[in-house]
Amino acid sequence: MLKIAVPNKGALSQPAATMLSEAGYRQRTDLKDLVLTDEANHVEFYYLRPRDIAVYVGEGTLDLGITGRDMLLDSHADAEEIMALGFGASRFRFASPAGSDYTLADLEGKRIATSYPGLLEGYLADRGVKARLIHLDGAVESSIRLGVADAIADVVETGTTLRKAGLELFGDPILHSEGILVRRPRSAAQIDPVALEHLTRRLSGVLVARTYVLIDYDIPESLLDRASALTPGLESPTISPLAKKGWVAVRALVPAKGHQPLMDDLYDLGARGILVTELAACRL
Ligand SMILES: Nc1ncnc2c1ncn2[C@@H]1O[C@H](COP(=O)(O)OP(=O)(O)OP(=O)(O)O)[C@@H](O)[C@H]1O
Ligand SMILES: O=P(O)(O)OC[C@H]1O[C@H](OP(=O)(O)OP(=O)(O)O)[C@H](O)[C@@H]1O
Ligand SMILES: [Mg+2]
Repeated sequence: MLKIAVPNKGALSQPAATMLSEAGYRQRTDLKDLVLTDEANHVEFYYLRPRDIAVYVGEGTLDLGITGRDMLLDSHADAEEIMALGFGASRFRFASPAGSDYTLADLEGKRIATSYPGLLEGYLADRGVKARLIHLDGAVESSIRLGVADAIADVVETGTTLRKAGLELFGDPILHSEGILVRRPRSAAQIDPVALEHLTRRLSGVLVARTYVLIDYDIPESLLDRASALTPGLESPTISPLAKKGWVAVRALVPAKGHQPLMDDLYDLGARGILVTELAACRL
């Protein structure tokens, strides 16, 4: 059995469970369940705090886990990122009171509040900035107003929380984070390679199915080269003959994002009967 850690709460919990369900794995229906065995797929899921997942996997107790890249780096655990999962995207950024116009160099000797001291420490050390880190559990945006910090380093998604706290971003993003799949160190006991490959292929299939759509259209054969250039597919488009003389049918995968303008371009070129279909699953 593969032992896989899944976030039990927080921003990554629901998207991780949804992705695993779409990949054909059983997921818990009761949020109080701590373990779920998926007999058919030979997998055991352990529902743990996202922050602890890299620790369990890094210690080699569990084979694999889903966590945030920021949490993996903050933990300094010996777990290894093997796949980005395309959900829970955020940036880890500095912020200070609006109008304060801070730069990275201004942080010298200042107090910086964060829930990710392990991540921040390394970043500041690499840039030769000495500051005092104030370790808080959450709601870090309130720390400046409450007088315990001069600046913060925190997770930003939409920026709404920052704005509400009267803060503004400064400096370059410290990290671009998202949900990731981590594995235990290669020095620990081996992970069943076949089981691991099945899991990663299934997850990649979900990612592709979410990112691409299938496009079908009919086009005069004389325009095929120009149409194929618009829809090159992943390998190459499938071309089938049509009963109508001089016409062919084309099928290709195209990025889901921007498929409407692509349909306009194909129509303008002379394509007709343009159909777009969502993918339920795929294995490339
Ligand atoms: N608003 C958000 N949008 C996207 N990802 C987020 C957001 N907030 C947190 N994350 C990501 O989710 C992961 C876990 O953060 P989360 O907030 O769920 O845990 P936590 O702060 O330890 O727990 P809690 O907020 O429940 O106390 C991190 O990788 C983080 O980058
Ligand atoms: O940019 P935004 O879209 O506003 O999202 C970012 C906020 O979301 C997270 O908070 P969470 O709800 O996890 O609370 P926490 O600070 O207590 O962890 C994060 O810590 C930020 O505060
Ligand atoms: Mg949080």
